[in-house]
Amino acid sequence: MGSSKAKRVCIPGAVIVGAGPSGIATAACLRERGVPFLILEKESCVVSSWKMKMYDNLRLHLPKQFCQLPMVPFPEDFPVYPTRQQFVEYVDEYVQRFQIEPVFGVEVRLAEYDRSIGFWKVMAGENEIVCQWLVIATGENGEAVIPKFAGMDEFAGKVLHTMEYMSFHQFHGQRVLVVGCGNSAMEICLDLCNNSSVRTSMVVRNELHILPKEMLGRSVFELSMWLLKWLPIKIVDPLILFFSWIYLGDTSKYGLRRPKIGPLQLKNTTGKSPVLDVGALSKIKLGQIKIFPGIKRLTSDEVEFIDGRKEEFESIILATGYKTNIPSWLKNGDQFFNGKEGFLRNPFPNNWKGENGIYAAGFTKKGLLGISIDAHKIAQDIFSQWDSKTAISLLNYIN
Ligand SMILES: NC(=O)C1=CN([C@@H]2O[C@H](COP(=O)(O)OP(=O)(O)OC[C@H]3O[C@@H](n4cnc5c(N)ncnc54)[C@H](OP(=O)(O)O)[C@@H]3O)[C@@H](O)[C@H]2O)C=CC1
Ligand SMILES: O=C(O)C(=O)Cc1c[nH]c2ccccc12
Repeated sequence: MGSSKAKRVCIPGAVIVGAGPSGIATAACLRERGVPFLILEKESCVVSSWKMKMYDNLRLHLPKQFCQLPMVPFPEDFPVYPTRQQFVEYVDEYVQRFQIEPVFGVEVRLAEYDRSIGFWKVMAGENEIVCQWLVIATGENGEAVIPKFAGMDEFAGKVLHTMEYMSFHQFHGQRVLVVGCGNSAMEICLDLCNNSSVRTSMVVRNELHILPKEMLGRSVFELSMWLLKWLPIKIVDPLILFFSWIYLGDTSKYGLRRPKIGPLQLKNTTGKSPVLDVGALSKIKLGQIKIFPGIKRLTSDEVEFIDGRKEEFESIILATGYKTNIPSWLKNGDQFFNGKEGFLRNPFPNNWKGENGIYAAGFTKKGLLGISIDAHKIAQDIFSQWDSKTAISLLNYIN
């Protein structure tokens, strides 16, 4: 009995931080190999972002075969691009099947490797959890990126982040400004256009790559991955851009200029996702989504843009992206930031395995597909070191 309130719990296996798709996928792969694990999840359910922070009309924008969790394909009767609700149903069945039962409502405050004992220590709630393997599965999108604009406090309308946007019903009769032009911004603008009483505008402050969701009858993701098997990225990028031009035309006419660097190279070097057009571009072409440049300041009812234009809005939706929360709980976790706000850089040489038994699950440039790849590799690597007898005897020793 120590004087501190902290209760020490030893896990003779892996501790997984986060019960999102990556945490669950890794857990399933460990379950298959008989390795014990404990999942810690700060929210009250699995895939909480999918259940609570995504809008009603969301669908996967990559085909289902690239988004499935390990060992269990999506049901045959699901469409090629499953809905958010279908994805959630699939995950709920998945966790039942593998008997994955995370500990909910427990936030990890600190995780650090204790060299003197050769174990990881994870501080969560009142507990100190000791384990040999630590799996980071908190995702790329743990926290909202909220920019600051001059006059933001004065603005009398509603300001919300995309994680609070559920459907166009909330915005009946309003003039709405969506800030940003990533996939969230484009899809929410399109959703707002489904409500004819909403007047929708979008802030595009920089260049972006917008690609058709499908080319030559294939998803652009699938086509890109296939081409990359045979050709270098220097050739694939121009090919993808050529087809984009055929399908979408010159988008710079509408204020959507392209970066000098190609879409796949940009994804690899900065993590920035290309925008896959699901219909917003035609609304932009029709003038139903009005494009504005960067924001200079807000007043009580207006937004002033850097080109001097001023417009009134009732609501502002910040579609300004997400960032990882790893630096807030992992000791030396700020090496996961590359300086640019929001972007996660994986410091591990092979992207999934670090030193002393730490792993990063789902740090992928391949959408949800990478989640499955990482989960198998991580579980196999842990399994290859796992020896139930030594694990338990070591833990008994430090107890
Ligand atoms: N259907 C699907 O499968 C969907 C998938 N996604 C995925 O989820 C992830 C997150 O996407 P998303 O939420 O769009 O976030 P992103 O980080 O991709 O996009 C953020 C956008 O906000 C802009 N931005 C940031 N700060 C400001 C600012 N101060 N002023 C103006 N603009 C700003 C960025 O522009 P800048 O370049 O200037 O920084 C960028 O256009 C992505 O991987 C995306 O592909 C998202 C939605 C739907
Ligand atoms: O889902 C995302 O956020 C993506 O960025 C998916 C994605 C990764 N690499 C790509 C290449 C072409 C089209 C989409 C993607």
